[in-house]
Amino acid sequence: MLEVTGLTAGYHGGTVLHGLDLSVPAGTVHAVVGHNGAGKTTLVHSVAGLLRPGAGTVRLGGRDVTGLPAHRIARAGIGLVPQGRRVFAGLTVAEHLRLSHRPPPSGGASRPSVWTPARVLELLPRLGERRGHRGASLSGGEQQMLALARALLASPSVLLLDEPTEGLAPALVQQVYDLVTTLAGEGIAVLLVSPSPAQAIRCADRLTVLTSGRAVLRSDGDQARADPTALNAALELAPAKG
Ligand SMILES: Nc1ncnc2c1ncn2[C@@H]1O[C@H](COP(=O)(O)OP(=O)(O)OP(=O)(O)O)[C@@H](O)[C@H]1O
Repeated sequence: MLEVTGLTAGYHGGTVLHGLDLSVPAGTVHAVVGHNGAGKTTLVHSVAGLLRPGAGTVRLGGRDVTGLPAHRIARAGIGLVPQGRRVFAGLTVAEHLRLSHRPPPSGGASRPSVWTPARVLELLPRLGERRGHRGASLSGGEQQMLALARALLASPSVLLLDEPTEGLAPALVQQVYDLVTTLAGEGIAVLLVSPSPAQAIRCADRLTVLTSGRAVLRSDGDQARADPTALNAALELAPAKG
């Protein structure tokens, strides 16, 4: 569903991503793991159209969307849950949901599942309880749910999650990974970036370790769960606990 080939990107003439290849079939989770500064957000922004790649291609369901502006990439079916959530401090949960609801364009490629505010609230009931609360008064976990809800309301085929568990309590971290698994089960292709291999292996079907903008290890999720040694060695970490 999402296919990234030879992706090269950077800032002010410098290169951060060096010819990255990865693919995310529909209904699967591909986790990209790397230390701070490895280029994870650069990857996500390049796919989402927030950063123009210097070379390479991004294909969505076979369609080349490389270099399209972000709003066209979003309409094509790539949803972004940005690092830091970026919810609007002064808008209520209900207002976020209303403003984010974008039924898929008619005549476009079909979407794995179509989301309405009511359906999003079934998946994320806490948001219903906080419906009248403004973004600024939500907890970190609630803001993360709202950021996810916002992306889902465009009924994406591909979901880009940039460090979705950053700063969350352990119980919420598990909830987020359970949600990711549920969404992949709906047929969405999920590209998740995280600095934590121990977290990423919880839900990943495929993993890529990114070091200085290069894929230094690719692994099957089951293989990494059975024996994370290679994954951790690639990241120069101690074996993951738990
Ligand atoms: N807007 C920018 N202008 C210039 N350099 C940038 C910009 N954004 C990121 N960089 C640089 O690109 C490199 C990769 O950054 P990126 O944010 O992609 O890493 P990351 O893996 O997402 O890190 P983190 O886990 O800290 O979010 C870093 O050296 C960073 O300083």
